[in-house]
Amino acid sequence: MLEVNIQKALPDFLLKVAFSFANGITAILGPSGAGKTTLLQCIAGLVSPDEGFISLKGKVFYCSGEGVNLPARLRRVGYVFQDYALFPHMTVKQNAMYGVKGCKEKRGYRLSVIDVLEMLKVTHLQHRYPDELSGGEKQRVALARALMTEPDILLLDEPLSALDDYTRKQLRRELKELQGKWGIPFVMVTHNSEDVKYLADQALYLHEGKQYTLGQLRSASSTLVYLTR
Ligand SMILES: Nc1ncnc2c1ncn2[C@@H]1O[C@H](COP(=O)(O)OP(=O)(O)OP(=O)(O)O)[C@@H](O)[C@H]1O
Repeated sequence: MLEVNIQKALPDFLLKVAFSFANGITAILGPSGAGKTTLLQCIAGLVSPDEGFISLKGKVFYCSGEGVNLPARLRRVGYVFQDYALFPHMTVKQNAMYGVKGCKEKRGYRLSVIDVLEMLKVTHLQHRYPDELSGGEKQRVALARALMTEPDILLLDEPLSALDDYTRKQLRRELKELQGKWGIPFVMVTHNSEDVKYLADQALYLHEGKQYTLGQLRSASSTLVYLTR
């Protein structure tokens, strides 16, 4: 269970959200500049809220009342950035291994990089560099890097936005399967109503920092299309 109840002043408005999500895939929707990325960054520990509370499965990430602000590296949060943020001078395998280096023994990681690359169908690309990959392949490598750290939650910032329609549909299916296999919550920012209809178990709509809950999405597709346009 992810619990978030935070406030953060942004230049033009106050981001103020309070929700709790069980397992499954949660979509965060809303127009450009609504505060979606900032919300993900607060969960990941890359940005601090001004006040409030964030916890995952009872582990407190942030609590202004008690002065807790767990550093990002201790939160076990996987983050797939909007532009994938792969390291250009590292191969696919080195990119995938990046988050694991140095702390594998200490934190008892069990995953083999080859298994993860295999699962994401990029083993044959392991010696290539990011500029030798297609958009869909980069996305898979970014996912592999996030999963290699064995996160307790995966945050995805518009993971499918740079992809053509065919690849988008394929990766959408794979993300759904991956979430089922992995069994950790995924929180995904998207602008695409098809992504939401197909992938999301629940959704949160943000507009100028305020939240609107859409409830069960599959029965509300017309509202959803309206909201995401
Ligand atoms: N580092 C920053 N410094 C100052 N203002 C920022 C910073 N990052 C974001 N903002 C502002 O905070 C607001 C929310 O930004 P955020 O990136 O969270 O929106 P978003 O909903 O993810 O947008 P998009 O869909 O375009 O990615 C925007 O008005 C943005 O200009």
